[in-house]
This record gives sequence, structure tokens and C-alpha cells, in this order.
Amino acid sequence: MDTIFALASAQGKAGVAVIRLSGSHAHSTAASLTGSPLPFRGMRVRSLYAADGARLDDGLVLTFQAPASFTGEDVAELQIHGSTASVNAVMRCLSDMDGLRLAEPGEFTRRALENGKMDLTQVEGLADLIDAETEAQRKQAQTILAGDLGVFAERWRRDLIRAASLLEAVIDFADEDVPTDVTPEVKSLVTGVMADLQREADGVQIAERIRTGFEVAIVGLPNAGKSTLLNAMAGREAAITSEYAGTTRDVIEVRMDLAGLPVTLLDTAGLRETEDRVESLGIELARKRADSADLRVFLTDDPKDLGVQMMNGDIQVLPKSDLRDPSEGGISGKTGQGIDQLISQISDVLSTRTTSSGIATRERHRVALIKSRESLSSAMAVLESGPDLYDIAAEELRTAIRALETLVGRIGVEDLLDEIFSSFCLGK
Ligand SMILES: Nc1nc2c(ncn2[C@@H]2O[C@H](COP(=O)(O)OP(=O)(O)OP(=O)(O)O)[C@@H](O)[C@H]2O)c(=O)[nH]1
Repeated sequence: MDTIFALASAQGKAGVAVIRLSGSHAHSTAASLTGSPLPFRGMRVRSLYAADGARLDDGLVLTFQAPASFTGEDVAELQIHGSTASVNAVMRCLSDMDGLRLAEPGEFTRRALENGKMDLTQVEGLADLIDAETEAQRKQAQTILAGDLGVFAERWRRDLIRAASLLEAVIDFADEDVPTDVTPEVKSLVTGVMADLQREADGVQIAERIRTGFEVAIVGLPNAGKSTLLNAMAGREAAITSEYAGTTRDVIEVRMDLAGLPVTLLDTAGLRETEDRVESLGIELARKRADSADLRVFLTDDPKDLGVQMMNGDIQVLPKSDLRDPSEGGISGKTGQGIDQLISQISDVLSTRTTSSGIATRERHRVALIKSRESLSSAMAVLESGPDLYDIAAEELRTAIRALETLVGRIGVEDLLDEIFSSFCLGK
């Protein structure tokens, strides 16, 4: 296995940069840079030198001994000054040395997976954590990275293995009198796992939203002040506003952190009957996006004017409150009145929904959970026919177990890896 190296911290100017090396030559390479031996594990303040003896930088050198490291291999980390020039100088020096090469994106994590330091779901959790921009995303990624899904999967797997072995015991001793009927215990184990799988599969949709963001569409009549409201919420001029009705024709998207939740706000074309072909295309698009959004803000006196269905959780606010009698309430993108209230209303609705998210967070997880559950459901059906078909039921249980093993990457990892690691950045 090659020894690999990469800049583990972000490119660009910073106080400190971290260069990571992993593999059998990691320690000897670090030692030759410092010109002196290093401990198997520990931290030393050292100067780093180029091959010709010129001093490159001073820094900290950390050594980790296999298997107690992130990758499970010998690892060295160089903490040097975070200037582009210092980093380039050390990287150039490493590139010129024999026996090591620059790591591919995600290669450190890939080795950690191969060496059993983490399972596949934890790798996904790590990718999510590095991408996390909001509190909700950070917390969700932490749960996955901690290995909770793997722990549950192992528990389900154990229950199913017990169920399968009970059936197999009956099959093996078919000619003898088996004193106890195993069916009740098998059924209870299987139904317990089925309920868990269903619950976790149901939670994926919300978890996906936390990962990728909730869509909140602002809908209203032309000139209601939708673009002005979006700009006020985003704190910048993301959408063009004008006194001409029908200004917005495309869907304008603004990503924002709304009280810890990732939200994409959508400004849509004002909804009205029109002869203008381009505007009517915009209106059609607006209705479609509004329908598929997670939540709609109706900026209007009467939602019935808009031809968009109001759904559970949707919010209605009266436009241009500054032109109204104060007793009417409403919102004003122009003066900012009512905006904080709208933001907390939206985050309340979305936060309530996030409580139904579980420990499975991706479509890949959902597919594996459902596949496993389907096999269990077939097994249950077969069990009804009595001991003659126990071998078929046991086979269904084994299929269900395999689906769970795919979930955590115990089997069938190869075809998933490239897809998962393609989202990793260099140095991870
Ligand atoms: N007084 C007042 N005027 C507003 C307010 N919000 C928007 N306006 C004005 O109303 C006009 C229309 O605002 P926009 O934000 O472009 O309205 P829109 O709903 O996006 O319009 P379309 O793109 O045509 O659908 C502009 O002249 C704004 O300055 C408000 O809260 N109070």
C-alpha cells in the first residue's frame, strides 16, 4: 500500500496548515524532513528541512502508530504555518521524495473504511459533517458519524440471525419430535425488526431535507411584494423588485440558515391570468414549484386568488403592512415589520417536522431498509403455512440480513465506494 500525503486543512491563507501522511513510510518521511528520529506516537516541535538542508518552516509534528490512527495505518501530521508559500514548499519537498504520492480525494477515509476504523454509514456521516453549514445539519451528521445506524443495524442483524437459526434448528431436526413451537418467537423477533425498519425508512425523507435543505416558496399576486420580502429575509438584493407587475418570471432561489435549519427560499412569479407568453410560462413554473415546496408563504389578502392549494403548516401573511391600518397586522419587506415573526413561524413549522427524522439519512439507507423489510414481510407470509416452508422463510431472513449488511458496508461495498467518495474533498 502506497504512503500518501495531502493538505488536510483548507487551501488559502490561515494561521496553521495541516499536512497529513499515511502509510508505512509516513513516520520515516516525517523524520527525514525534521532530520531527527520521531517517537512512534507523540508530538514534537521541530524544524523542517528540504533535501539540500534549507530550512522550510518550523512546526509541530504529530505521529500516530497503526492501528491507533484515523486511517488505521502509521500516520504523521505536520502542523506548519498556513501561508500558501510555506504549504507549497513542504508539499513540493514531499512530492520529490521517493515512496510516497499525493492522496486522491477521500483516500484517507477510504483507508479508514478498509481498515475497519469506520463503517460505510460513518463515512457518509463524515462527508455530511464536512459539508454541514447549519446546526441541524451538524447534529444530524454527528449522529451518523458516531455510528448509531451501524449499532442499530447490528442489533437487527443479531435478532434476524437468531430467528433464522431457530427455523434452521427445526429444519435440521424435521424427522424428530421438536418439543417447542419456534414460530411465536421467530414472529416476534421479525415483527420487532420490521417495525424499526419501517420507522427508520419513514424518517429518511425529513433527514434528506436536513441534508439538502427545505424549500419555502413565497407566493402571491403580482406586485404583492414577494421579491422585496425575499430580499429582506435574505439580507441582500437577490431578486429584482420594481413597481411593474410581473417583474419576476423565473424562480429565484436563495439559500439561508433559518434558525439552524437549511432553507432555500423561492421567489416566484406573481400569480395572475395573463396573455404574455413568457409571463404565463413563469406562472406555470411558479405553481409547480410552490406545490412541490415543503412550505408555502401566501403573501396575500385572500389565498383563494392564487390557484395554489394551501396545505398543512402553510402560512398566510398580509402584504405591505406599512400601507395598512396597524390593527390589521401583516408584513412589510420595505420596513422590515413582521419579518422576524415570519422567520420564527417558518422555523417552528419546519422544526416540528424534523422531530420525525431518525438515524437513517439517505435514499441509499431507505432503499436498503425497505429491501430488508420486504424480505421479512415475505418471510412472515411463508411462516403462516407451517414448518414445511421453514426453509423458504429462513432464506428470506438471510436476504433481509444481507440487505442490512449492505447498509453498513459489510458486504457489496465496492460498487458504492466511487459514488460516495466522489463527494469528498482532497485531504480527507
Ligand atoms: N409600501 C410598500 N411597498 C412595497 C412593499 N413591498 C414591496 N413594495 C413595492 O411594491 C412593488 C412591487 O414589489 P416586488 O417586491 O417587486 O413585488 P413582487 O410581488 O415580487 O412582484 P412581481 O415580480 O410582479 O410578482 C415595488 O414598487 C416595491 O417597492 C411593502 O412592504 N410596502
